[in-house]
Amino acid sequence: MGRKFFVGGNWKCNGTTEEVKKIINTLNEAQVPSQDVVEVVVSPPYVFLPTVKSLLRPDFHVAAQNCWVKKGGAFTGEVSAEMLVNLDIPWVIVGHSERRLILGESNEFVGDKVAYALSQKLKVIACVGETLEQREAGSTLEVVAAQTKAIADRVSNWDDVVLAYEPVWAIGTGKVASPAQAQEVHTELRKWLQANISAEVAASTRIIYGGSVNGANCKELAAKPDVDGFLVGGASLKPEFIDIIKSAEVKKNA
Ligand SMILES: O=C(CO)COP(=O)(O)O
Repeated sequence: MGRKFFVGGNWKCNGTTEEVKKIINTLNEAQVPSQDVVEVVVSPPYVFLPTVKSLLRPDFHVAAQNCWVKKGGAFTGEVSAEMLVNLDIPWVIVGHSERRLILGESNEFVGDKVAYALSQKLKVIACVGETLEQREAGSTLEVVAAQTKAIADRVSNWDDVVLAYEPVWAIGTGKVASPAQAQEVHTELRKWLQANISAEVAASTRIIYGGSVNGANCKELAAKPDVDGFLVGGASLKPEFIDIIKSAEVKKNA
């Protein structure tokens, strides 16, 4: 089964109204491969979601960067999955390492969030990844498997899940994983899905890479057979995001 290349832009906690409009203009004017070749999703901070949704070209989609773990209510400062659905936001990022590590979200909490978001018909970009300490201790595969298991324990339908492998040591550091390092973990994650869920889910689930992806390194990473796209941080705020979207062509010609 073909896995359509996926490029997500995670803007994190960045931007002013003016900057957001500038980024959208750049995206709207760009010549990129068609929707049959690449799925593009940009993820601004909550407050800019309506602006981005209304101004962004219709072939690109919008994601929130997080949502509450269950139905909304008395949870000060949170935004519920229902609200995202109400705004017609189709995607949400869940379990980013910045939330796991800085805000203390556990594997179980992330798994619950993924399950609730899916139950509300949101599509989910679920993030996993090891710290430098864990990599150096040789526990990378164990860590990402445990993170994936907490999601798999709570989710039965993987159609609307994209799995993002984002090694923490590569995020915002300029230290990109080598194509071989990314491929190794993606292969293992796919094997894990095959062994623990099904061959179909393993074959159809997109596993994307995140961590210091830029216009210069994206093609080499995209050429790896189990790299199905990217989740881009810093470079998604810059015009080079267009080059990253275009790296989908590498796959098409593979
Ligand atoms: O965390 C990331 C995307 O979610 C990656 O961030 P950078 O591309 O800035 O390293």
